[in-house]
Amino acid sequence: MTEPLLPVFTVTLNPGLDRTLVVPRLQENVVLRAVESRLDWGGKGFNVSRALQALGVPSTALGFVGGATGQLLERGLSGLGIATDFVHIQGETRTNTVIAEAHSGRYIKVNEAGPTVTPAELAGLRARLMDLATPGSYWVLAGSLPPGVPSTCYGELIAVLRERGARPMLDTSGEALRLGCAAGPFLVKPNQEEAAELLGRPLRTQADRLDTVAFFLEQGVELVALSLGAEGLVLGSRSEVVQAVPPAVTVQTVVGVGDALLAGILWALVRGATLADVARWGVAAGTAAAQEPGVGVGSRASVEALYGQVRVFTLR
Ligand SMILES: Nc1ncnc2c1ncn2[C@@H]1O[C@H](COP(=O)(O)OP(=O)(O)O)[C@@H](O)[C@H]1O
Ligand SMILES: O=P(O)(O)OC[C@H]1O[C@](O)(COP(=O)(O)O)[C@@H](O)[C@@H]1O
Repeated sequence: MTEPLLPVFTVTLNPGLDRTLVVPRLQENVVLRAVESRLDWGGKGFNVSRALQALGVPSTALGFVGGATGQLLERGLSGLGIATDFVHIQGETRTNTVIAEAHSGRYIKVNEAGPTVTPAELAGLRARLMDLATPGSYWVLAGSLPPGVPSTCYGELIAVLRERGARPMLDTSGEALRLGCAAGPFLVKPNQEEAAELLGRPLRTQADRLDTVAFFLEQGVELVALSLGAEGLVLGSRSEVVQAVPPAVTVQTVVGVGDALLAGILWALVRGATLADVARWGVAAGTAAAQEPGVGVGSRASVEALYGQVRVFTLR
């Protein structure tokens, strides 16, 4: 498989150090002793960059980093061979914590709000985007917005990227997702809860999932990736909607698997795969990550091994 011809950028406005502590049993009101602990260089866009790197696809990670935690993230990503082009901010980058129970898949996750970003720092990031966006380049805009960044931000960045002929891919939630979608990103990746919140109703049936795809397509989105956890992915364009379903696997943690899914989708897209194959590679990458501890990403070998076990069928 070849390197992508078009550059890939990931933008993480609210990155964080992901600390995972594994305990024998989750309990309240007692001191829990960790039997394992690990750090991952996290935030959704950075996770996509790490998963792409594992697949052999270079990307440049953009975002805000600050303080000692920001330095750790920057060094950590560089150590993995990932190019970075950060805006350095006054505030301290956050740390998000997962306390995971060994062998059960149960966990507690607490995400900090993140540092406040000033208008000047935000303008610095927008300027980087304007410099780097080239026609056809892929841009992953992912995660929550830190304090100080308005919910209109993704929509504005998507408009800037679209004007330059780039392909923005959006993975966020709530108001930021609603306003971002209205700007017509190339791709959007909600999970079921995020989509249900936006549509204002639960997604129970396949018809609900097809309605969800239609809802996003109507806003000018070209590809809708509705992720369904263990049920895989519904991937839809104007001409076709498919579902890809993973095999049953032993799951370690599901934190970050949506980001690995997005990396798999991107990997297949840059290589010109069909919609069904894009869905298949995406699910293979997401499921490979689910088998890893912490916010880990699957190796290329594990993604390729799973690819053959993903079932794909046409919904429309
Ligand atoms: N229990 C699971 N078993 C196998 N694969 C899973 C499981 N949960 C998630 N995945 C994989 O990760 C992908 C993304 O999962 P999902 O939970 O929908 O994303 P998000 O992390 O964005 O909420 C799925 O499409 C699938 O490939
Ligand atoms: O499970 P997902 O949605 O793929 O993302 C996991 C990543 O998102 C985070 O939970 C942060 O999420 P937010 O940006 O939405 O606060 C990180 O801790 C983790 O790296």
